[in-house]
Amino acid sequence: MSPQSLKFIPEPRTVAIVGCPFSGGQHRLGVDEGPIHLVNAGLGQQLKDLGWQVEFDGHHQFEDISAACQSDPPIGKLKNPRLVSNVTEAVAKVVGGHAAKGQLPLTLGGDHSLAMGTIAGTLSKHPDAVVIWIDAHADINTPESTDSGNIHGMPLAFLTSLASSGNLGGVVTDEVRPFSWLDKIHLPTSRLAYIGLRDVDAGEKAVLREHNIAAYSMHEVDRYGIGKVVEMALDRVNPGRRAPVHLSFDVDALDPTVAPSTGTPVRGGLTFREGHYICERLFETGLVVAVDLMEVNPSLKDAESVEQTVAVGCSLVRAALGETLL
Ligand SMILES: NC(=[NH2+])NCCC[C@H](N)C(=O)O
Ligand SMILES: [Mn+2]
Ligand SMILES: [Mn+2]
Repeated sequence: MSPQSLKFIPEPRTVAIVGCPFSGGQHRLGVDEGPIHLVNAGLGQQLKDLGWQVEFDGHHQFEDISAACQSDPPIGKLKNPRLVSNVTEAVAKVVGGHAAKGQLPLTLGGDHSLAMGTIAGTLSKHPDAVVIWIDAHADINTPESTDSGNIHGMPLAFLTSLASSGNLGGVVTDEVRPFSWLDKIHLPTSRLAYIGLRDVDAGEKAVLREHNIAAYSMHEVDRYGIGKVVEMALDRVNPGRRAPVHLSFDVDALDPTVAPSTGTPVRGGLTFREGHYICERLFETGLVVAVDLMEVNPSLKDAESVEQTVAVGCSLVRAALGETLL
């Protein structure tokens, strides 16, 4: 079932692990430890065992950016706007740099605001890429619609230009407006598909409907089965199966019994196999150009839950990079 070759990744295939210990897009401490646990669990070696060349130059700590953003008062409802903007801009450069070299960037979060960086990086090399977003949440709140002010609930609004630096919902006197670097990035809503949704805010539901976004909630997973749902999602955003695919996987898409250690768990999620099936099938298309694994928080729940969540994170990544059952 493995493709002979990956359409956009030259041989010898190289995966670049981009560790992003970052938690500024939400309020719970600890999600910044996610990438460290995933790497310490042996993810790099596991990917070598699958035949990948693995490049890993340490975790990106963003120390200078944090130092420069000591004072980061909210803008409108947005929390840590300067920090999140500057970190995601840096991530975009790192991910884009790996993609430019023909490598497959694997970004380990950290919170899901990081996807502004990873997807912008992917689009710099593959302007026609589509995004498959696996999540309990839609993460498409705008600065107006957000209740929490947490930017990890908004990355797709900025990426799709529903939000921009000109409408952050507050007066901005900064020399450089936060998120202005993203104003030139545009992911059309027609190139975004969701699987696993079950906790979508009212404003987000309106956006999904208004823009006719390919959104498959747990209801559709129950109704059609995961095999059908993945094909339906691909048919919507990648009908000819020719466009590069960026997979952004929020571990909270999985049921909390499967992945307990995450900041915003929602019951009724994907089973272990459903999550893995999505990854396996996307790899099988040969079209994957980038993978994100986000929101693993090793400071939540007991040691056994943490170990379980980290192990499931590693195994999702292996599935997305070609591990097969037979
Ligand atoms: N990446 C995530 N886990 N996002 C959760 C977002 C939750 C909620 N919709 C919010 O805007 O705050
Ligand atoms: Mn989520
Ligand atoms: Mn998310």
